[in-house]
Amino acid sequence: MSILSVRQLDIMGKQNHIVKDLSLDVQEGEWFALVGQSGSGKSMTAMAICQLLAPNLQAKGEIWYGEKNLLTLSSSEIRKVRGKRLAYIFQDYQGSFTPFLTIGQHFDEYQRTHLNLSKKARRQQAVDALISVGLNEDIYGRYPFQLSGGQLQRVSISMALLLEPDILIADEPTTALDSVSSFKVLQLLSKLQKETGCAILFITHDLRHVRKYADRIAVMKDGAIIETGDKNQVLNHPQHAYTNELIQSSPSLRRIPFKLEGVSG
Ligand SMILES: Nc1ncnc2c1ncn2[C@@H]1O[C@H](COP(=O)(O)OP(=O)(O)OP(=O)(O)O)[C@@H](O)[C@H]1O
Repeated sequence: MSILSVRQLDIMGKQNHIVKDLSLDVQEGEWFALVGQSGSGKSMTAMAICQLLAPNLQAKGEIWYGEKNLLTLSSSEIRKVRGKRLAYIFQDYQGSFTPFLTIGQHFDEYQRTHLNLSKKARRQQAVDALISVGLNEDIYGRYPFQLSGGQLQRVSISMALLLEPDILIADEPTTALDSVSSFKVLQLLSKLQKETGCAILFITHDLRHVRKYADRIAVMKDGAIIETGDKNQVLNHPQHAYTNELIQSSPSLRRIPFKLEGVSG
């Protein structure tokens, strides 16, 4: 069953038509990859779904989440959906953290917005979430600048999954990480997805990740989806010359350190 349906989405700036007549469906519990070169409109699609587009951009079309067309919700209604049922993590995880607040304070702010829990219960829930992504309890009291990129991105994931969303939008979550940290973050996402059953809309230009984790793929070029289907179908039998080009230009799969285990560190 479809959990998110985007129908005929157009995103326009004053001078440019960024996303053109885009339709896609994310099924319950699946890992759906949106791939394409830099500038093809992947992030703007994610931003439109989360209703976080810059004010100079306008989105038209329909974005159905259950019975709700997200594009028609008021900002207070969308805030209720965003974060709770529909969570997101972005490549710029540094920008998601306020430098003078501890990780615990970030959790607390988030929990107080969405949950009605005592202070003690909030702390326990946050610590459990940190432990679930392979981090230690002491991270709770630390400031963002005291953590590595991989640790911070894992904190983002633990916060995004805290409220057990139905869908997680992950926009190039490993772009700013080294290859070992990327590998661990993706392994973690895959593990948590299996545990929680949430769907993932995964945005990337790295086909190696797609080959390993995705169920289905949509390929974007110049703001439009040019090909979509089952991962193996698209990667092994691309119908579009551009998809073939993307596959040919992708680094070898052998470069992923498959043998690494665990998510700690
Ligand atoms: N606020 C804005 N106003 C006008 N155009 C914008 C704005 N933000 C982004 N764009 C343009 O939208 C296009 C698509 O950008 P987008 O970030 O979605 O690409 P992308 O496929 O996610 O690329 P990348 O993989 O590099 O993140 C780009 O040409 C970009 O310059």
